[in-house]
Formats: sequence, C-alpha cells, structure tokens
Amino acid sequence: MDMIAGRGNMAEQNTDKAAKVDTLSDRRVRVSTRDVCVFYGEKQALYDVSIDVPDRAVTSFIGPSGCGKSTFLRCINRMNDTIEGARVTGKIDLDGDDVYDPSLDVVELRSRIGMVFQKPNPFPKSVYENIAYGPKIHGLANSKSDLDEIVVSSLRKAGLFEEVKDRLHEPGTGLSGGQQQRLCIARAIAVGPEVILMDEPCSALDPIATAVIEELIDELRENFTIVIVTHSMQQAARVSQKTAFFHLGKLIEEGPTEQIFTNPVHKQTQDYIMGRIG
Ligand SMILES: Nc1ncnc2c1ncn2[C@@H]1O[C@H](COP(=O)(O)OP(=O)(O)OP(=O)(O)O)[C@@H](O)[C@H]1O
Repeated sequence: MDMIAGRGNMAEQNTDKAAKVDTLSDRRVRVSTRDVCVFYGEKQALYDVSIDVPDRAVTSFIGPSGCGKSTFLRCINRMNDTIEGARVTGKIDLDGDDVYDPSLDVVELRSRIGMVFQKPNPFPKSVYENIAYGPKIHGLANSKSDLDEIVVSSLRKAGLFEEVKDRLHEPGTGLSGGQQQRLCIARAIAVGPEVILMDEPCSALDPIATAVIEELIDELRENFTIVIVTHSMQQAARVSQKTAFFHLGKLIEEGPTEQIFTNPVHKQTQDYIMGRIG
C-alpha cells in the first residue's frame, strides 16, 4: 500500500489524474464549510463562511490583512482549538465527517489535514527524523525499511530528496529556508493526508525558493487537496484553480481563479484586485 499518496482509493486517484483539466464543479468536494463563524472572546472575526473545497485542486484564500484568511484556514483542522478564547460555530465536514464532532480524535484529524506554516518550522532533529516522526506515532510503518521508504518517498514528493540524500542524518535546521519549507511539506505528506493547508508558505522565502515551492504545489495537486492563504495575488493566480476573496471577516466571492481575477462580480473584489483596497 502506498502510505504516502493520501488515503483515498489509489485506483480512483490514478484514473482521476486526467481530471486536472476538468472543471471544478465536476470535482468531488473534500471539505465543505457552512455558516462558519469565529469569535476571539467577544470579538467576531469571521461571519457565516460557506465554501466547498474541491478535491485535488488548489484553493487560495486572498484578501487584505486582518480579513480572517488564516483564522478560517485554522478552523479546517481545528488549530483554533489551541487559541484560548477562540470559539467556532457552524459546520465543517471532511469527506462527510464532522470535523467538530466531539468524539473525533484531533491528532488523527491533523494527520488527515496537514498544515504548513509561514515560517519553516522543522523539528530540531535530523532530516530523516523530521519525516519519520509522524509515521512512527501514527503506526504507519511496520519495519525500519517501511519507514525508510516513507522518508525517501515523502522527500521525493516534496522535490527535496536529491538535495538532501547525503545529509539525511544531519539537522533539518541546517537546510536553507526553501529546503526547510520543503522538508515541512515532506513531513506533512509523510502521514498520508487528504488535505494540506498552507498559511503563506512562501512569505519567508526569496523569489527563487518561492518559485520552487509554487512548482511543487502544482505537482502536489495531482494527489492532494491544497488550500493556501496568500498575500500575493500573483501567487494565487499562478498556483490556484479556485480563489476565495475575504474582506472584514466575510467571504465576499469565490469561484474559478481565472474568473475571480478577470471578471469578479463584486465591487469589493474588483477593488482588491485592482489594488484599491488592502
Ligand atoms: N489569537 C487571536 N486573538 C484575538 N484576535 C485574533 C487572533 N488571531 C486573529 N485575530 C483577529 O482576527 C481577525 C482576523 O485575523 P487573521 O489573522 O485571521 O487575518 P488574516 O486575513 O489572515 O490576516 P493577515 O493577512 O494579516 O495574516 C483580525 O482582526 C485579528 O486581529
């Protein structure tokens, strides 16, 4: 069994590869949110956000600073649970499973919905151990050779193997910033997630490392559903097939990326795209 390529049915994944060119509306919905509101204490940060995230495509969240993009992203794998005073209402489903079901195991949820943060945050361990840690704690490898295979395959999928194959037992923190971010992506991939959330994954990187990550995101969408928060409209246009525009805690408009950038319906979206707000 390929434990790396996500937990969906592999045969279905392969036949679906051609779906890369399909319209988004034909895609199965991986994550669906309905009327999601988030409060930090008394303050409401998000208002009734309802959106469907299509399978094996990149969905980007854009909007001016403070509009709630990261807050909404963190709802999807319950990272807001870790913020004191944060409260989420509404409904979020992953493949039909209620993400906020109290009986749901949050550690298991976060292996199904991985996350990559703004600043690369490898563990203070070797490159190998950074990847092997998740599969070990989730019991995904029965032997050392299984584990080796997961490590190598995850590094390959993250486009990092060739660069680090001779330094697998050196500290992950010794890699360049762009390599560290790909290491974090490999770490997320290693536990076979269905969805990968990326919160401004290139904001700490130079243009060359950014281009490498963008290419990688484009490759990863063959096997994973990706949601990315970005400040860069160019990046959203380059990497995503679906775009959602947020303003002041509300989802103003969402649709195919090309349509949002060339023919937005709402004036607020137009103003943002034209650089008049944000
Ligand atoms: N931990 C927190 N406690 C209280 N308020 C918060 C917290 N995190 C975010 N907020 C508030 O929620 C609102 C949305 O913030 P959020 O970080 O989600 O926006 P964003 O669109 O991702 O912004 P940016 O692009 O600047 O990262 C803001 O008003 C912010 O001040």
